[in-house]
Amino acid sequence: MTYRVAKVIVDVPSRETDRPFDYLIPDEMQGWIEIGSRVGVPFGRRTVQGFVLSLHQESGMDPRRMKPVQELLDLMPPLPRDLVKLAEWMSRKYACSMISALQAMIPAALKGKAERYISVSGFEGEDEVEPEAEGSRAKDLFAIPTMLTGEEEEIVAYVKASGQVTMDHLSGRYPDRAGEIKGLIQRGILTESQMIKDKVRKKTVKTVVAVVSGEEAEEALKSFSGQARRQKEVLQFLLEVGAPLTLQEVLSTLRVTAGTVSKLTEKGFAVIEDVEVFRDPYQGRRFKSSEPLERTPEQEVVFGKVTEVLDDRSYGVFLLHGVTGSGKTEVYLQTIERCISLGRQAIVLVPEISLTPQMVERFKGRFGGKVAVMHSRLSTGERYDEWRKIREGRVQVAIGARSAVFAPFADLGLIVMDEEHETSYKQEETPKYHARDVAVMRARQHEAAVILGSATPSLESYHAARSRADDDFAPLLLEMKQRPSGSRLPGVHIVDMREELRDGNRSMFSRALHEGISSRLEKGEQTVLFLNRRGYSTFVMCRTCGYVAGCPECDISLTYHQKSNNLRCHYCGYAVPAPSVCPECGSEHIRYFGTGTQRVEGELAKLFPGIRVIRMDVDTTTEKGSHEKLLQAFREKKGDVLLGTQMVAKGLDFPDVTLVGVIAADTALNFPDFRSAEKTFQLLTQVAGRAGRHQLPGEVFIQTYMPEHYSIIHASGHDYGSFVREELNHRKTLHYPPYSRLILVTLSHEQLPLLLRMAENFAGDLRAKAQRLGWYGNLDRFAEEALDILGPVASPIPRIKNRYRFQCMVKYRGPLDAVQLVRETAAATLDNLRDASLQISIDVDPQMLM
Ligand SMILES: Nc1ncnc2c1ncn2[C@@H]1O[C@H](COP(=O)(O)OP(=O)(O)OP(=O)(O)O)[C@@H](O)[C@H]1O
Ligand SMILES: [Zn+2]
Ligand SMILES: [Zn+2]
Repeated sequence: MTYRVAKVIVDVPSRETDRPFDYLIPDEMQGWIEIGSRVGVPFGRRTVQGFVLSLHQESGMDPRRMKPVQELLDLMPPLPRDLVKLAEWMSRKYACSMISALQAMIPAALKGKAERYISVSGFEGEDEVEPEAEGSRAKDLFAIPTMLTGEEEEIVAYVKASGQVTMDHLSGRYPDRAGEIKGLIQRGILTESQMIKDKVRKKTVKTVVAVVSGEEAEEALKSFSGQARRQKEVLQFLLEVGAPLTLQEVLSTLRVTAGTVSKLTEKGFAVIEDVEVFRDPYQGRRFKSSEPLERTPEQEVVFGKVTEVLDDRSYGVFLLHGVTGSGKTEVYLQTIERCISLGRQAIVLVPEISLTPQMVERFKGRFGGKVAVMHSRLSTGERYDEWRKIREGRVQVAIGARSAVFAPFADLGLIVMDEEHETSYKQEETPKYHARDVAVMRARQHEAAVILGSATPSLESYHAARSRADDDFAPLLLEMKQRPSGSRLPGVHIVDMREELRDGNRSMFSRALHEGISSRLEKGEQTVLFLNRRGYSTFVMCRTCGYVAGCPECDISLTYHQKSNNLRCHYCGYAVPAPSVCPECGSEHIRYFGTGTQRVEGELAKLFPGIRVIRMDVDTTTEKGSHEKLLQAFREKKGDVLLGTQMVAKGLDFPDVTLVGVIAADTALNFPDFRSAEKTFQLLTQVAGRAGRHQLPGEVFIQTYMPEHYSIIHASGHDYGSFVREELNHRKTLHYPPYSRLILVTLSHEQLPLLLRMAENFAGDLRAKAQRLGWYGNLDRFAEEALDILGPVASPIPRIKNRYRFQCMVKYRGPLDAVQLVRETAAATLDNLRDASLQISIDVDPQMLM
């Protein structure tokens, strides 16, 4: 079947271009171009990158008005068909453009940009001169070089010799001849064209191979004179090894120069070749290999259920609710092993890969070279190579954060999502997708299995599993309540900090926690101290007048950075040197309220002289690999205390940790977010799970000013069930998820009055539409289909980068397509105003209500 027309999604981010455009497929691309191919196409006066959405025999458009595809950028389409389909689904579900969905699926290295190239007209390199070009204008001109000045001639000769050069290169070589170059282009002697260029290329290394064999070798070696002793050594070495060696290896092993090797190649005894290699971020690292453990009875049940679906090649989602340390990871490893043995591939999603080095170690240890790691801290090139290993079928397992859910495996069998309740699975930028929903969708496409694992499942997943009868796609709940090590869950004590204060203890450590740390120091056991990052910002405040340093562009306080001693805005990047006197009242009593962790560290040093503290927070973990190093140091017992924020809560498994302290448990509870209680419960449960995981029993102290709060009480009792029951009741009364769904619409503009009017128009419009459809106001009436609109109100951060922000919250229930309704209404609002600076952002199922 020959296709003449390709529908292409172009990489031009605007509302008007969010649709496929038709292009002709040139003959030479027949058979090569596929759905998912990346192409360069002319668009207006530019060349842009695009993706082929579909192929057709004809188009509704007049073929004479259609332009041809200019370039095919890869031999193998970067996007398999299922991902192209998935992008269409994402664009509907999350109200995002097709191009943003497609871009989210490929590595940054493939986000090519057009580059301008110059060539001599009619010549595209020596051997590509077409006979038809004979007698063309360019040829004629060329035949009469006198028409060119000497300088022009030099430029033309250079371009001709190079075949093709980039505009940047040419102007760099002839910096003061812009006029001549432009003139040559205008007169048609030089041609300017645009081509897409990738940010990163495949990496190659220079490799040396001997090209003489057996008997020849003897002769060859004899032929070297005394002076060529080094060359002889190299050849001997190459013959001995009998396999290609990298040039680098040869040079460093024999301590010869590159000149020696190239003499050898000149004589024809060896050749140097560029060989394509994969950049390996874990090169040289050894991972302790591990064998599958004998499954506990609980693990056996879970394993059985999942492998049944795998063996059937059918679709199935499992919610694995297992207490901390119950052996969930071992279940992931064993089900993945089965998946691989069936010839299929698996994806492992973790909340933030740089925070989970232990997880990577366990997967590399079990599956070795079969694993690709999609790490946010890899270079663009390294990430591209890991991705290529997946696309080319060289690995069977991909492990990574959120975006690894798009790993382009051909026959996906299993997706594991560890800590499925984590909010980092939701992307906060466009496309604002949730990896959990994407995982489920991919599993449906591939008839694959999904395991959502957590000690504290999200209420959404848990509720869905409980109401499975209503929904075939809902997850099946599987539980693991025991720890295989036989160790008990640690005893948790709630410490009322108000009481401490009443008794005259003004320290940030309660007497009980103080006592606990002392005794661990004596026994040589370890302590983990946890501080909730939220609520402990590092702002600068004047103690005399109360002035707080804020960003002039955004309504938010600036954050102090110790290393650079300046104040920065986390939203727009604005930075100023930290003041030494108050800019308002001139007082010297202006000081920064250091990160919580720094303050705790200071206090520890005061209370326990000589204590060794390993601090893990944003300041100590900026460098690549720093997490691993800090954790390794703690494992080797080079520290008595591991002190940190959220980072220490995840996945750590140290045998000598017997005490966990939470400095202030309630800092997150006062946040204006309906998930505050849930997040607090999850965090406390996670942190508490770090203690006493092995032989030694563990103990946990939770310090709080709200000891009666149900999230704290139930976390201390390791009682997920009771917490969920109570929390679900609240959610039901207030119509919050999982009993309704949310869409957060944020409008922004520089002018406040205009913005306010537009926000009101938008909300009014939406309300009217919902009313006509009979949905509006039914939330309280328990109708099956209901929709409500709250707002507009000023956003919690009312101004960012000098743009004011207003938001509306849409709550809805039932099978109605609220996303489409909101999207249409937003489009109408934008069309009516015709003011390009009004922005409307739509966040479906928002996690952050800022
Ligand atoms: N079947 C088993 N037999 C013996 N030991 C096991 C078994 N399964 C797991 N373990 C061990 O129990 C400990 C906890 O297991 P694992 O890390 O898999 O639990 P987890 O539920 O993923 O933990 P968390 O999510 O709390 O970090 C590990 O040290 C692991 O080696
Ligand atoms: Zn002041
Ligand atoms: Zn700012």
